[in-house]
Amino acid sequence: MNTHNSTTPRPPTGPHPRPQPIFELAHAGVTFTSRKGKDVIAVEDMNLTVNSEEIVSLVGPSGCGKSTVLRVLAGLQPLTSGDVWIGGGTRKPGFAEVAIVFQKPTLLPWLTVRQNIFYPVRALRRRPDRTLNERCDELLDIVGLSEMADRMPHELSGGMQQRASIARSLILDPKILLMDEPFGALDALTREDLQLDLLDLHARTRKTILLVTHSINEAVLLSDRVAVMSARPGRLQNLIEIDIPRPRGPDCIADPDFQKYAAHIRTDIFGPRYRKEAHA
Ligand SMILES: Nc1ncnc2c1ncn2[C@@H]1O[C@H](COP(=O)(O)OP(=O)(O)OP(=O)(O)O)[C@@H](O)[C@H]1O
Repeated sequence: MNTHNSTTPRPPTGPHPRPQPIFELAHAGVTFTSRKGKDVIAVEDMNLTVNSEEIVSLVGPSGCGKSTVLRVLAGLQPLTSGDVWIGGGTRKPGFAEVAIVFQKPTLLPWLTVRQNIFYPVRALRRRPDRTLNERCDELLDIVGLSEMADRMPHELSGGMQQRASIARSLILDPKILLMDEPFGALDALTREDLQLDLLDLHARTRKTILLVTHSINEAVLLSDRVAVMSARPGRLQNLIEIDIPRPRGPDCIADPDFQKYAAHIRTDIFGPRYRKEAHA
């Protein structure tokens, strides 16, 4: 039984209460027109509601529209049909509410780590006041880069650069963090390390995270729910609730439930071919 009420502070880890929707795609569609004038339907009739503080992963075959969905939520790509709601109201996507992290770190090479993290503040011509300075220090601590704050990007490993990018995405305190295959360019060990860091970051900040990934294990390890998209034109094929208690760690992968969820998602993506091969 849930014994927490509205006046009881929530523990930093543990099961999530059922929270409020923070964004929603309703019958969302994106059609691109190629240079030859041909229509490419990237996303069609996509429906997805994500709740505050959730981690939801988007998985599906290459080209099914995962990045397009992220770009719509970031305000970088308009819908050609349907609607998107952010922040529980009818506001359109905007930078104050969402931040995006890409596969490549994209740090500015002439700025230190701290200056890079502050870059969105400067770009918006906001004064770096005490709150922002404290947030910057806290973010450096969360991503484990306090000692590297005054280093230049070329002095950092790939994993450290991506950690700095994640800290930069949070400096303006967005409600939603969109991550497009954020660990895809890293070696396997660094990737595992950053997955655990993301779990820790989420436990400390409670940001809503929508993550595009090609790794089914990564999706199961990190997510509250995994949204499986169908092949192009992409639409929601299945939404799987990952009922594995938090805090989660590397040991989760050996859990029979973890394997069951991963097999379920794999079958959703690969269909009969996977089932045949799995039982061969
Ligand atoms: N600007 C564009 N103009 C034309 N077609 C586009 C454009 N952007 C994406 N597409 C097409 O839309 C479809 C969806 O692309 P998207 O990058 O969203 O897929 P994805 O699922 O993220 O792919 P991947 O897993 O390979 O990264 C693809 O067929 C792609 O070629």
